[in-house]
Amino acid sequence: MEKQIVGEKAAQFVKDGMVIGLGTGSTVFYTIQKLGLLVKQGLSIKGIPTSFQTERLAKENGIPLANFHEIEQIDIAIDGADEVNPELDLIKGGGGALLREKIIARAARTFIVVADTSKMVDRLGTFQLPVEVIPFGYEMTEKHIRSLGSDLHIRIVNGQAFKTDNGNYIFDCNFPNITNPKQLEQDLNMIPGVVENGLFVGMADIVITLDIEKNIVIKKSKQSV
Ligand SMILES: O=C[C@H](O)[C@H](O)[C@H](O)COP(=O)(O)O
Repeated sequence: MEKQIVGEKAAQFVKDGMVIGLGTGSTVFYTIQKLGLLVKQGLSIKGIPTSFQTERLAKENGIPLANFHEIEQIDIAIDGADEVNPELDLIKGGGGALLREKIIARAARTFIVVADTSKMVDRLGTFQLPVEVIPFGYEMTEKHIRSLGSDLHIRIVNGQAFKTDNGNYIFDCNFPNITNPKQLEQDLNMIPGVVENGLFVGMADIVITLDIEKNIVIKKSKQSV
């Protein structure tokens, strides 16, 4: 299974004594399981989770966790993605964890992305872009996002507006064919009420994926080589 192969591969980058940002989702699930096994075998690490879901998973797998004030730096953050383009820019947030994920990815010295082949795209935008907004005045925020050219809807789960771990809403925004991800990332974040969006531009250092023959491929970004 592709997610398991790329997820487990990322664990090889983790060394004794490191602080690891633990991403959210069904791919990094396998990284966390693998790290749990390595911890049982004696690996000493501390994890910083990007969501309550990941916090629970890390605890179940015996990975010691740390708070921000207890650490000096995050050595590596490992996370999944919903789309990855050839420049290794990403859309993330399918699980609604994008804000904490971006804080931790930005804080990490190295950001590693684990992505099965279905995530690799020529251009970002087929996957609807998640945008986290505060509940206050979200109807106004919606209008401003629409004015950037997007059709959008508030994310509904189990018949109710989905709330992130930060108590915010998610708008899933239709921006097909994103030609300038950096510009769009900045334009969205300029709108009052937008907390963060799921474009991660120029952040990934390494993407672990597979080629068409299902061999593991490690792509490195320009800034990391
Ligand atoms: O909010 C969720 C995260 O950004 C995930 O990393 C992303 O949605 C990919 O998740 P998965 O590995 O389950 O496809």
